[in-house]
Amino acid sequence: MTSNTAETKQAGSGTVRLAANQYGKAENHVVRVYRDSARHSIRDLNVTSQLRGDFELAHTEGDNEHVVATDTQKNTVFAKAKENGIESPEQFLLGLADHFTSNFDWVTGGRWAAEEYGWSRINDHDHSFYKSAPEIRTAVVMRNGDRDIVISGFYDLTVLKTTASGFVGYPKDKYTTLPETEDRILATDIATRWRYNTTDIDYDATYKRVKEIILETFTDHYSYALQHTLYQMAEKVIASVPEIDEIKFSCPNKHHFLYDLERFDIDNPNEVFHAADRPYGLIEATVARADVELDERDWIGIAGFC
Ligand SMILES: O=c1[nH]c(=O)c2[nH]c(=O)[nH]c2[nH]1
Repeated sequence: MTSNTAETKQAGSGTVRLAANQYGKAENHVVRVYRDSARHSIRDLNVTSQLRGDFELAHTEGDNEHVVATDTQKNTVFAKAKENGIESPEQFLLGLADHFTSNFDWVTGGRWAAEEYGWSRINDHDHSFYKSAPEIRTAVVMRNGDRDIVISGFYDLTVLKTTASGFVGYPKDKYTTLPETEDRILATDIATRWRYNTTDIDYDATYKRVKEIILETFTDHYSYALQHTLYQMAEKVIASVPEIDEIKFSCPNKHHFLYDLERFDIDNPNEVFHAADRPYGLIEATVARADVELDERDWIGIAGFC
């Protein structure tokens, strides 16, 4: 029988080595009810926990001594929902990061992510709710040693304005058919993520504020293009929230084409549109505080943004 240590294996094969790895339990859907009084409240989160650290022998040798089971990670999510409560998705994920990195020496970090679904009271009822948030809130905590990165956001916030948007001045070549317009519908599903430069923050209040700024900005200017609108949203968020250094947007341009009613001798002064679902423009941008160095590694694992 040959020796079965990691060194022997590495020395023996020499052709490969273990590089990046992480593992855990994905999509633990936890609903936390607060029922300390007759007026209940809820938080509804879908949580993914993944650990990083020294898991070399699990991969190279089949030695599970360091492998905190994904089943244990799942149970921890539910236990912490009771023990810590869910003050905010970000705070909850930071609590998971603390738990795993302080209880297992070889866990040096990880990635904890959540989506949150928003509920409101039905007619201000004490314990009956309806799913009310149009958007899905997102949060990611990445811990690497003593460095934490917290990235928050949302997706699927659909907005539309019926005027104060146009698209002119673009280059025309032999393939260009799009007519210029100074009065069109602008519609998109906003997906955004922003990176905090601190963990000392009221995440729920800041989330609310960022969403308000984004919505307000959508309304408050004449849009020369979706690019122009996204940039202004980003600029206002960064100007208003000193704890945010960087924000990304990924937004479809949901085209609304004026329907041709002339064929039926009917006038159509920007009143009847065909809402086409595809293809769609796809406009993405990252906007950062001017004097802050960016590190693309902060965004590893966050798909769908540039
Ligand atoms: O806001 C827009 N940005 C574009 O880049 C573009 N391209 C296009 O055909 N329509 C639009 N609208």
